[in-house]
Parts: sequence; structure tokens; C-alpha cells
Amino acid sequence: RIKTIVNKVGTITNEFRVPEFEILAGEHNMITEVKQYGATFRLDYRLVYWNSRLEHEHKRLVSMFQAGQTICDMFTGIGPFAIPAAQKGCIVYANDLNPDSIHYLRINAKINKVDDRIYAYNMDARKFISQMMEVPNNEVTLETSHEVPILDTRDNAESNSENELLTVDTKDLGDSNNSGLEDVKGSTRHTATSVIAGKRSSTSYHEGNGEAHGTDILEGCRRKGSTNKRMRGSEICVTKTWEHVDHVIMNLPASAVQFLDAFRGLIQKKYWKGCLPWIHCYCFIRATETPETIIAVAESALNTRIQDSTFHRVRDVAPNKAMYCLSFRLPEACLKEDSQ
Ligand SMILES: C[S@@+](CC[C@H](N)C(=O)[O-])C[C@H]1O[C@@H](n2cnc3c(N)ncnc32)[C@H](O)[C@@H]1O
Repeated sequence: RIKTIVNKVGTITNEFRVPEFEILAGEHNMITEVKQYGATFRLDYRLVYWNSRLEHEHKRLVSMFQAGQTICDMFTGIGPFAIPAAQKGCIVYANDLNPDSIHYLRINAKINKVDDRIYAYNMDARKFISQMMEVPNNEVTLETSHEVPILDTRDNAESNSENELLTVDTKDLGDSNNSGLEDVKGSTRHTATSVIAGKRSSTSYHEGNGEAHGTDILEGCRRKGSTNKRMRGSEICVTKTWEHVDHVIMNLPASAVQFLDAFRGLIQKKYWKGCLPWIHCYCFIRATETPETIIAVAESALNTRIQDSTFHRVRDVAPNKAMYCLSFRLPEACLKEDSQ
């Protein structure tokens, strides 16, 4: 079944992290399908980033997520975190600057039948995360000129789906605390409000230790009764990203740490409910560096101290360079006070 044999040449230097390949034999066609933990990913190796060596890491991170949680994936690629997270019952806001990645993300969401749980965005990661956390004037609309909602869109990028409606059927929603839904339905502008499976926490963010009626940092915000299975339609309710996000994924190891400044004063304290999000920020550590070096850069970007961070060694990428995942809960000091 092998149709094309390629050799990776050079090092990745371009913005979209797309490697260069030379074709050694076979068809000059780089579109293929790969499988990871039961999900299928279609991609064109000439146009998008893909690395099968990250399979375990994709699996490890997604294993931390619970059904019903809200995930923001700032550098999603073709969706190797986003798709399994959605399969697990999370609602995922997935962004990438590369339009071809978003094209394949949408295709893959459909192939894996999770296009009702993934919202795709094609913009710079800083703009994306600030848009996610922006409280709309009337809590209804957001500026979404580059947004590509997967819901109700067609199979290919030529479908001009960017401006299509996101229509949300409100009739089965049991949660009465859904201001804005009426306006979402039929609105010509999509909001960051989305219908998700699972009951969301209605606890407000509390000053002090930053915990919302929780104990252990990972378990503290898990919703009661949530499982790893997809939720039933009858459990559908509504989330707003400016009120609560559970996890933020930042897999751009060469520079993700530098994007952490985007979180300074980003979340408005008075709207936020529950625990602050976990940030999973990938980075490279060279032989001359230590985890403390990276923490110092991260703290400088956030302009505050990070408590209880963990470093997970993902893989060695070169003799003197390893890829790590730095995980921590966003510090309380990053919240925007009412008066700011
Ligand atoms: C290392 S890849 C990771 C992709 C995917 N998360 C994975 O695990 O395969 C990084 C991705 O970030 C995207 N990217 C690079 N700069 C970006 C930016 N400023 N904003 C948003 N995405 C960006 C690239 O197009 C690429 O798809």
C-alpha cells in the first residue's frame, strides 16, 4: 500500500513549521491519512505540520481532560489534540495561523464525526486567545472575521464557510442561565458561546487560593459525574469562553513561552467562573538551559510567579535539545480587576 517514499530534508524554519521533503520514489502526492489512538487524520505533508512521534504526548495530555470541559488549542495544526479531546466529549476552540491546517482540521473533524464539538479559527494565537476571553459588549457577539466554525460548514476551504451562520438549537437546553442564546440563533456573527455536552460549573472565581470548591488542582474543577465518554444530547448546556475554560494548549515549542504575555490581564475577574485554566505550554530545553531558565522566561512573560508547575519531558529532538511540556494553572495575578 506504500505509494510514495520521501526523505525529510533540512530543518524546519518556516512559520507554519512545515518540514521540507524530497520524493525518493513513487507518486508525487503527499496527501495521506494517518491513524492515532483510533482517530484518522488526513493531511498534505507539503502544507501542514505533522509529527507521528508526538502520538504519546497527544494521548497523555488529552487523558487529563474530562467530558464536558472547554479546551482552547492555540496552535492546533490539523487537530491531534483537538480531535481526541472532542471525541472525549470536550468542546474545543482550535486555532492555527496556517489556513491549510485549518482546512485539514475541518476535514478531520468531519471524518472523525466531531464537527459538532470543534470551533476552528485561523488567526494569530495572541488574537485568538484574547478573542476567546473578550466579554462581548452585550455578552452576545464577538468580532469573528477570520473564524471558521466547523458546525454547518462544508468539506473544503473553497466553501467560503467563514461567514456562514452558526445556528444553535436552543429548544433542548435545560440550563436557564443562558443569556445571549436567543441572539446566537440566527445571528450573522458567531459568538464564543457554544452548546456543549455536560453540565458546567456555575461556581464563581474566588479570591484567595484560586480554587472553586475544589481540592486537588486537577480534580478540583472536574464536574461532578463527568465521565470519559461522550455525553448524551439531553445533557447539552452552554459555555462561554470568557466565563470558563479548563485547559489551554500551546504546542509551538520554539516560541510558545513568548506568547504567555497574552494572558496578562486577559481574563475579567468579575465574569470568570470556577478555577483558572491549566496552561500546557510546550518548549525546548537545550543542554545549557534548565527548567528554571524556562520558568523565569514564563514568569517574566506573565509578569508574575508561577506556582506548582510541572515539566513533562516529551522527547529528545537532538543530542542537546529536548521537548518539554510546562503545565501550570494560570496565576490569579493575571486576572483583570474590574477597575483595570
Ligand atoms: C509544532 S506545530 C503543532 C501542531 C499540533 N498542535 C500538533 O501537535 O501536531 C505548531 C503549529 O502552530 C502554528 N503556528 C505558528 N505560529 C502561529 C501563530 N503565531 N499563531 C497561531 N498558530 C501558529 C503552525 O502553523 C503549526 O501548525
